[in-house]
Amino acid sequence: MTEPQPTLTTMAENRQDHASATGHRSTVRSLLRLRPYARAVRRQLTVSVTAAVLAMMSVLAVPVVLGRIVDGPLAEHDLAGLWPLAGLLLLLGLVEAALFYTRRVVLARPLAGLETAMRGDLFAKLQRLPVSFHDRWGSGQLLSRATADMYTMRLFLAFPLVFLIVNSVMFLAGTVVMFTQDWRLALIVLMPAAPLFVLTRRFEAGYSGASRLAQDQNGDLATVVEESILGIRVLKAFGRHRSMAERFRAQSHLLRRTELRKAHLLANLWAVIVGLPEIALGCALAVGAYLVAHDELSAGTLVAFLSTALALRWPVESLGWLLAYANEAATATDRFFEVLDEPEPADQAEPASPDTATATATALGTTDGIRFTGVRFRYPDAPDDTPDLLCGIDLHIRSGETMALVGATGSGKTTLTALLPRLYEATAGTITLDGRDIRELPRERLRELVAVAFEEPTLFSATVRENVLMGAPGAGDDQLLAALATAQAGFVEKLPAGVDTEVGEQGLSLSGGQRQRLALARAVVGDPAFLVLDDPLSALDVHTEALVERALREVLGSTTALVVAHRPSTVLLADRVAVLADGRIEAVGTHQELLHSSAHYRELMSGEAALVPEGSTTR
Ligand SMILES: Nc1ncnc2c1ncn2[C@@H]1O[C@H](COP(=O)(O)OP(=O)(O)OP(=O)(O)O)[C@@H](O)[C@H]1O
Repeated sequence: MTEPQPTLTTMAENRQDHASATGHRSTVRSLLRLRPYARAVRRQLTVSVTAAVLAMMSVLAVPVVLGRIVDGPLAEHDLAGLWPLAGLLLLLGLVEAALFYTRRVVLARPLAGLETAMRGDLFAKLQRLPVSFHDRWGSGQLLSRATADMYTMRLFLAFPLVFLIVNSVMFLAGTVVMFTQDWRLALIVLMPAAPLFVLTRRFEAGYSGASRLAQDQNGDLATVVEESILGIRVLKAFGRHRSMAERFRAQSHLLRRTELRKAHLLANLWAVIVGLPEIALGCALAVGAYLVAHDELSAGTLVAFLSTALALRWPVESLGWLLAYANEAATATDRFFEVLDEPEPADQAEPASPDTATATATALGTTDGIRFTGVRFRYPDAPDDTPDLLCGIDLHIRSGETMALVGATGSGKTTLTALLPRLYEATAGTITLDGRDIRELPRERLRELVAVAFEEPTLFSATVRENVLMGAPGAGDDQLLAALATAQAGFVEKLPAGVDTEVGEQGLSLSGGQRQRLALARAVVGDPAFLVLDDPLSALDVHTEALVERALREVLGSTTALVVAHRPSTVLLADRVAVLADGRIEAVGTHQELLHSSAHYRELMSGEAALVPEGSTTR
């Protein structure tokens, strides 16, 4: 059977190209970045390493005692002299077991706490990063960083780190012991050290690339799984589950190929790491036997020497997986800090110019409404040869006024509304709320002032109450019920536990119109000073839409609102209408005025605009 050859070009491979172009990373330097976190468990790490070193000492003491037994009681047939030495061997075994237990138990709890702290930092960072960051990163990539990578880092601190230290100490101590026993045999046993050193350096270079690729591919695979679960209805409805399964298979095949490459590299290293010392040990045994036969070495010393050399097999053989694990952990650390190092947008920017500062200062406390002045915007990932999406928006929404925003599909209406709560930063120009530049307001305060209901209503796995009160955490039941009434969300009363009903993952158990009404209730519950509604009634039937409109009119009477509208019924909620075309506000006026003065507006309202290509205008 021929293996499928996936044609999928993954983000992981692209990133890998980038990684190799920027040079080989240092495992040690990457791991050292864990220092601030490891500092919290420094004491327990020290105890754990000390326990492991003492356990190792007791292991190395065994051959010495064995040598004594062979050269002493056994050679002299002195049974009485044997018992104390046998008792000492038993004691050494017990001490080793106790120290082994101490090493494990002392680290378990603090490391679990450390993992929780790291995951907490990552989550908090993800919350602070701007929407543009989340546009760029696949959710599976972030998910794998918060789960698999965290686990890898914790495990590294628990075992490989401890053993890298302990095994190095054990190797050095064992080498000293072997030299004291017989320097000639010690030199023979140590002969493979130089080739092993060169080989492990090479291995590290190859393995770190493969390990990075595998972890990134894991993230991409998580994205495919997540998308296919979230989009299961669409996939089933269009009978696309097979093609999704094919995508999953191709992605997991890529991961499998990378994992096999890692296993292959590790197997090669292992073969040499195990093989070379075995050959050296065989040589030492032959030379040792020759020396004993020629009375140049006692049999006891040879037994002690060989036992010491055998005790050192584990530290040497474990080198392969310790290096592999250190590499995985370094990759996980790189991936973790890639997110943590992402620059966060400054909370409060300086006023754009001294003039703005003065205007802001004098305008504080006024009721100027919302003002866009020369606002420009382009998405960071937009192709270079495309013009700005918004190229000089000038719009004034008076205090207490409701302004409808209309425009052809893709003209940038949603994007313009997203600038108000600073989900994206305008690339030029200023936006003011009651005369105050939004960049001067702390984001938290800005988002208290500006409430938003998106076209695609997102609900969280929580109760109706929790979902709605996200819009005003301190609000009480009266406000909750009033907001539900405004949004005509009477269906909530019929839910099994009323407002305390869990609405399931992303509110999937509710209909589109029901979700939209809860999202609307969330937007109005805090009685916000400024309201942004992105086509808030699109999923409602005509009857419910009329009821919501009537109730909304009351809410909109006391706030300054920008409402993205596609239908005349939504436009009629507004005092005035702004027409967005070619990245500018083409016309502003009442519905009636625009029907007379703007052919483009007439087309948009009559539905003819649907026939007009995106981005173009017909006047
Ligand atoms: N995150 C993004 N990154 C890059 N381009 C984007 C992003 N979001 C939207 N766009 C592009 O910006 C343009 C305007 O999108 P926007 O959603 O603002 O239009 P709209 O007027 O609200 O459309 P509609 O009426 O269909 O909702 C579209 O061409 C879209 O492809």
